[in-house]
This record gives sequence, structure tokens and C-alpha cells, in this order.
Amino acid sequence: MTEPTIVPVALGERSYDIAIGPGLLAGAGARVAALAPGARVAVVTDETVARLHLPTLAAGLEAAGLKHAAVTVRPGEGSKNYATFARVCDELIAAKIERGDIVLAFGGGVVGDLAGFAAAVVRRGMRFVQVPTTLLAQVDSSVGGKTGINSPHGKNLVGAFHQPSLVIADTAVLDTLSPREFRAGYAEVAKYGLIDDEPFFHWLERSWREVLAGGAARQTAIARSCRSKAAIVARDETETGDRALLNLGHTFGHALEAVTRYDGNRLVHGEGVAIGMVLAHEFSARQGLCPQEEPSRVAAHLAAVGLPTRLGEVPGGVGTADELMAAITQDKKVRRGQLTFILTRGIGRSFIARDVDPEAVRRFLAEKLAEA
Ligand SMILES: NC(=O)c1ccc[n+]([C@@H]2O[C@H](COP(=O)([O-])OP(=O)(O)OC[C@H]3O[C@@H](n4cnc5c(N)ncnc54)[C@H](O)[C@@H]3O)[C@@H](O)[C@H]2O)c1
Ligand SMILES: O=C(O)C(=O)C[C@@H](O)[C@H](O)[C@H](O)COP(=O)(O)O
Ligand SMILES: [Zn+2]
Repeated sequence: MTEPTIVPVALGERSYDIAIGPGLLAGAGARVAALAPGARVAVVTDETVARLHLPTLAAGLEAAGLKHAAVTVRPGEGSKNYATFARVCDELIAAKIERGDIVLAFGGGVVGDLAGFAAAVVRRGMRFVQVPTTLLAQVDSSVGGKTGINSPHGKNLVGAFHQPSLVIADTAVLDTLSPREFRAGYAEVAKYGLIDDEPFFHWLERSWREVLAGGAARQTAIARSCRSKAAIVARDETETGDRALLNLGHTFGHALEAVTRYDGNRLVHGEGVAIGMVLAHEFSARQGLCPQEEPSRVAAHLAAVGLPTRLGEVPGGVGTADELMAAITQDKKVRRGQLTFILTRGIGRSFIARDVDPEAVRRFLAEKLAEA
């Protein structure tokens, strides 16, 4: 069996490891038992992941002598809402899960964000472990401690920073993921190259087929993404500065998710990020920050992988520039009413731009919508 890669996340007393490799799910119970001997484990998962992979996880927990119970939610972004959050909290409390026990998030980013937020507040904070089962969750959402739910006003507007105590990413569970969801996660992989790692982006341009196919290239891409994220989170845990770079493409992407009402049939998060990253590069070129070849190259790569890159590709449309701007002004990076965007001087040269002129963004979106 391939040796797992261990990526440390250095956060002082909140430090933890990310274990990455094929076949780790069966032994996840033993890793959790080493962390919290004798703890009870409340597994929060969704119906699809429960059907496909819960028996393997549960057998490992039992073999390690850990009692466990499952809380199951419906798959998809719709579960990141107040009602589901309240139910998850109440089920954890009803199951008499104690503060020293473990909440185990078993699923994609939706389950991770929801379960992590519940772990942050139930009994004023419980330990939690992430066992991510989508590419997106393995390279991004399971790491760094951002947890939360959506508000009718916008994406992730209610939440908390709450770090996991351990992340276990079994790369073999990705074999059951749909090609569409795999590609959505790939957008966040490409993001790390676009932020500050041009050689990684070049490697992805050459190797994306192998990453999609599985095997060593997939594990390499996941580990490199986790190292990038761990480095940024270690220097800015709560996004007072550099961590905002991880939001590349998200100001546009989150607005697209909001105007499509979090309907995964139309747009999932990674697809919004793909379109958003292309828009961020195009807007940067429009502002004279980088040559037009850069957005073209980004769009060409993401399109080759099979991701949407244009507003016109979202089924049912994305509304008007004013509707998109209304969503953008709810972004958590807004400071004293001023928009913050992650812009770029070229591939791997992203930076945080404060005081972006909203009228320039609105005009740009109106042009893009007219092209769509
Ligand atoms: N906290 C963070 O730092 C962070 C980072 C990035 C994204 N996010 C959030 O993550 C969410 C998106 O996560 P996602 O893309 O993982 O979506 P998701 O959790 O909705 O999972 C996508 C779909 O795949 C299914 N699935 C999961 N694992 C599977 C498997 N192994 N086999 C078959 N099907 C499987 C799920 O049931 C679901 O239908 C968004 O809400 C986004 O805001 C958070
Ligand atoms: O970890 C981060 O920081 C990120 O921004 C990662 C993003 O990929 C992720 O989608 C995150 O949930 C967005 O955060 P938000 O603060 O803009 O809601
Ligand atoms: Zn994201």
C-alpha cells in the first residue's frame, strides 16, 4: 500500500496533521482512538456518503473500541442552512455527546462546514475530526478551521473559526465521486497555482489528466494543495491579512452561488470558483494589472478540464449586474463599505486589493453578461 503523506498544520496548541493516502478510511478509527482514547464519536454525514462509505468507517471505529452514532443530512448545499444546523446540534445533544467526545465530519465541504460549526458551539466547543470525501474537501474545506452555514443574505455569513484536531483524507474514496464533483474540486486545486505557485499551475496544465485518473499524481496534487493551504493558514489563521488570498475567485463565485439560490443542479461551489477565478483574471487584465494572455490561459486550462469559465454557461442565467453587485456587497471581506478583491499580476502572482471601485466592477460584469 502507498505510504500516507502527512502534512502538518502549524498552529501552536491547535496544530494538527493531515493524513493523505489511499485506503485510510478503514484505519480512521485507530487514528481517532489514538487522539481520544475511549471517546464516543458522533459521525455527521450525508445520505450519499453514508450509503457508500459509512460501513467501512463504522467497522474501523468498532475495531478501535469506539462507540459511535450517526447524524445524517441531505446531500448538497441546501443543508448549510439554519434548520439543518439546529437539527444537527440537537441530535448531538440528544445523543449525550460530551465535550471530550469527538464530532467526526464525514463528507464533502457541506458536511465539514456544518459539522464543524456545530462542533464549535455545542457545549461551547467540542473536538472535531475531518474525514473529507470529496476532492474539494480534501484539498481545501477540511483544512484551516473555517466552519459555517449560509444565510438567506449570502454565503457562509454565519460561522466560526474552529480547527479540527485531525484530518484523514482517504484518496480512494474519491473513486465514487461523480466526474462533475471531481472537476468542481479541481478548481480549488488550480487556485493554489494561481495564488502563488506558478510551477504548480504549469504542472497541472501538463498532468491534469493523471490527476483526474487517480494514483500518484492525484495524491501529489492533494498533498501540494494541503501544504499551500497549511502555510497560508499558519501565518494568518483568522483572515486578518494573507488568508484572504484563498478567496481568489470567491467574491464573484459566492455571488453566483447566491443568485442561483445554492441550487447545485445549476452551479456548485467549485464551478462558481472556476468562473470567478477567470473573472478575477479578466478584471485584473482590464485594470491593466496583467496581460490579456493570462486570463486566456487560465480559462483555457479550466475549460480543458471541463469546468465552466463563462457566465453564459450557468443554466438559467445569473441575473443582472445589479443583482450580482447586491450579493458582492455582502462579502465578508468588505471593510468600512469598501470592496476587497483578490486580483492578480499574472499566474501565481495574486494579491489583495482593497478599495476596489464598485462601479468598475459593475461595468465589467455588465459587459461580461452582454457577452454571455
Ligand atoms: N471551510 C472551508 O474552508 C471551505 C473551503 C472550500 C469550500 N467550502 C464549502 O464546501 C462546500 C462544497 O463542498 P463540496 O464540493 O465537497 O460539496 P458537497 O459536500 O455538497 O459534496 C458534493 C456531492 O458529492 C457527494 N459525495 C461526497 N463524497 C462522495 C464520495 N466519496 N462519493 C460519491 N459522492 C460523494 C455529496 O453527497 C454531494 O452530493 C461549499 O459549501 C463551500 O462553501 C468550505
Ligand atoms: O479557507 C479559506 O480561507 C478560504 O477562503 C477557502 C475557500 O475556498 C472557501 O470556499 C471558504 O469557505 C470561503 O470562505 P469565506 O470566508 O469567503 O466564506
Ligand atoms: Zn472555496
